[in-house]
Amino acid sequence: MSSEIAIKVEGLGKCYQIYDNPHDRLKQFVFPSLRRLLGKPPKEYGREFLAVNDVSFQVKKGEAVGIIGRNGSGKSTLLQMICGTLTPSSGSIQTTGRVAALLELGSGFNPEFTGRENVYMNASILGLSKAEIDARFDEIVAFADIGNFIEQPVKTYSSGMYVRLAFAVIAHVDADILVVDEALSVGDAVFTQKCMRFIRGFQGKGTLIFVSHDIASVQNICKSAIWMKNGKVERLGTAKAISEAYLQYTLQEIYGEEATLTSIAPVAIDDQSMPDSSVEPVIDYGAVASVTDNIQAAKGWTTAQAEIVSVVLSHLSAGKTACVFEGGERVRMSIRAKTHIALKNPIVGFLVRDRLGQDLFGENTLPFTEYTPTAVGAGMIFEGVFDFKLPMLPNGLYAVMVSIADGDAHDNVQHHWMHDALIINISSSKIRYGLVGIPFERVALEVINE
Ligand SMILES: Nc1ncnc2c1ncn2[C@@H]1O[C@H](COP(=O)(O)OP(=O)(O)OP(=O)(O)O)[C@@H](O)[C@H]1O
Repeated sequence: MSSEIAIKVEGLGKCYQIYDNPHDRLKQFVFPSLRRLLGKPPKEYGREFLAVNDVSFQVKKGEAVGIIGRNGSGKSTLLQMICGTLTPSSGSIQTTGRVAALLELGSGFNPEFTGRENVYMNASILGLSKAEIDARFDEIVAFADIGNFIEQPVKTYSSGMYVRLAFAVIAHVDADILVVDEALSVGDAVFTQKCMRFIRGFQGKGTLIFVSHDIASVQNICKSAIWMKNGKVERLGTAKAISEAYLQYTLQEIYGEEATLTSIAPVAIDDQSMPDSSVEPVIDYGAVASVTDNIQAAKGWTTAQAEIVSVVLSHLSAGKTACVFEGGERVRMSIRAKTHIALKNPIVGFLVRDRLGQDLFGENTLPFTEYTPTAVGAGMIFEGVFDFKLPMLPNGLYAVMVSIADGDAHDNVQHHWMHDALIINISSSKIRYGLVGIPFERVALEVINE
């Protein structure tokens, strides 16, 4: 394996024997020996089920890869094989360095042992000597922040406390590869922030496999992603592209019976075409935002029952150049759509996303029309209008996602969804902190006499 590669998975499979009822399981346990004694040929009472089926991929050192997929798609099984806690039925896995994993609740710790005993047991399984664990124990306990519970058996822990301790251990074992499953979601906000800070720090040094149902987190943390479906790799690519494809798939699953979603137009912008905003020099105070209409090339999907026909960002103050903005000024987003069927309660919305696909800001008309729906007949044009102050954004490329739907907050059908109807290109921005800048009215350093 090349020295650049941290994980290499080839033709990996995990096959389980499953039974239609408990009796068959019992028969499978008892009868084979009986049949052997009686000289009869063996008989199978269950059937084989491939939880992971012929999976191959490579992860480069230092890369962060997200794994997404629906319940039962094989994500945890795959992770357990990568971590070595489950033996593959076929294929191979090669990893370089120390692999530490935060897998689903219940794995890893012995429930009868105290937190302290589990820390020692776990860290030594991960390769730390007793002296190394002694030296790090206080830091681990401080990170977990579970107080005196460290001396209690972990079976008395809440799920949040369990994960705090498990994460504290893997954060202190100098892992080269970190595998983090959905488990983080049970931690409270303070702890999740702590873990995310650790993960971001780790990213520069080690390789990360991150499994989550939260697409935004995957896009936020990972550069690339793997979409698992029915035990197989459905797609792999950039986190942004995979998240969008997965989102379309899940929406199709939700609306499947009501609408056939059709993909529209090829990819318009990709990560390669998006400059890394963090390396752009900050030249002066004022940002220049140029907006490009990307409707013809936008990707997304449609039921073909209603379609977006135009998306325009315009100035509300006179005398400004049509498609150049600075941030902070009053603007209007107008999204016009045409129906091919009657819509009872059309909803128009937009969302501005950065190059990593992170949602920055947006709005939809539902909160304003929910109690006074405006029905639109077939063949008519309607428009969503949003007046607001344009936030100030750091340098980089942004995509404006627009959508039209029909229904209410609980029951609605998405009719047309465009990931990148407008592309906003920001240059020479002074904004350096955070995802979205705000127009500060005053910044000063003052000496206060006591
Ligand atoms: N020990 C087992 N015996 C039989 N089938 C199993 C076993 N463990 C897992 N499976 C099956 O393998 C499939 C994949 O399970 P896995 O837990 O890997 O999915 P997952 O993608 O992690 O799901 P989730 O998002 O719900 O955690 C499921 O259909 C599950 O029922």
